[in-house]
Amino acid sequence: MNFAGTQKVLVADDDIVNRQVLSDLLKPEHTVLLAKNGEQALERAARHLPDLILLDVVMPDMDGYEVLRRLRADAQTAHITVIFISGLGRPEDEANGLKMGAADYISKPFNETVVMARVAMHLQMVRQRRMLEHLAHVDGLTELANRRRFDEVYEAEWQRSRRSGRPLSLALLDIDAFKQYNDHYGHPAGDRALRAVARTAASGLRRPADLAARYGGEEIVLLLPDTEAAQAQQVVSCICAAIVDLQIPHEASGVAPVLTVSAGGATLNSAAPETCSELFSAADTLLYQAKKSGRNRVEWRLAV
Ligand SMILES: Nc1nc2c(ncn2[C@@H]2O[C@H](COP(=O)(O)OP(=O)(O)OP(=O)(O)O)[C@@H](O)[C@H]2O)c(=O)[nH]1
Repeated sequence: MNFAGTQKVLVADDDIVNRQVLSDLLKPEHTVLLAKNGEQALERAARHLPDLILLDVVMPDMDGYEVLRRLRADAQTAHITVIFISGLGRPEDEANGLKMGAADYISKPFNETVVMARVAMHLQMVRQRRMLEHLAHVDGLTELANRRRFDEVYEAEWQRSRRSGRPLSLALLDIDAFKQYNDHYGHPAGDRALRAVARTAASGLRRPADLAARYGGEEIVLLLPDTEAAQAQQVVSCICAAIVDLQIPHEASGVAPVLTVSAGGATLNSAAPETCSELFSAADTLLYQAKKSGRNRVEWRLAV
């Protein structure tokens, strides 16, 4: 993941001169978006998810305080860093802005060098926060989501499925005879194979809400929200076939001359509701069955 790209700054100010001055200052280093009122600021923030918003406090119709309140109320924009930039220069105005959740407060008339320095510092903090979030959610070896991330997303998707009555499919995928692979080719080769399997699993998922995560060891979990059993089974079967197509030699496998995987999957349906862990156990049991009945296959529970 690249954290070094250009960052986006939204400037929201009703005064055209201020917008222009700030835009000219920031443009050489950042992508600048402009809004001339509160409504526009909210719309652009939701659409472009900027890294930072320079938000004027005193604007007609909707002031900066209200814009900040609405940004915080929407999960999508709640974490965007906001700096108030305001003609209200009393200490209590500044304290109030910070109390509301702004990261900083700059009084007008502003000094251009100070604005640039503060923007740079906050953007650096945004970058660092993103890196930490990435490290907390991504498995270092495979670059898939890690177990912690999976647990969060699974719980949220399970809740969503229960509320909406839409199906939720879950599959566990496990490399066959991976111990023998490591023993035969060595652990570094095992790591490379695991990365290749992970990449293939991730690229076999097409929808933005689908998730592939490393559940542990050589086990990958696939989450397919809003996907019926037959459709999910097909996606997972395609992934397993694509892994065989990698043609990674596995001379020590009793299953095939190349690396294979087994998978077990199940779908939550509203007719027979299950808990998160029941659905997971169902997929796990089917993975066990796939292993027992010869490996290199997908077992799916078509009906509860
Ligand atoms: N190279 C490598 N190996 C790993 C990693 N995580 C787990 N493994 C290995 O995966 C192997 C899993 O072994 P088992 O649970 O016996 O399963 P298996 O040999 O694949 O046999 P079946 O699953 O029954 O087909 C162990 O030897 C682990 O050391 C990893 O990150 N890198």
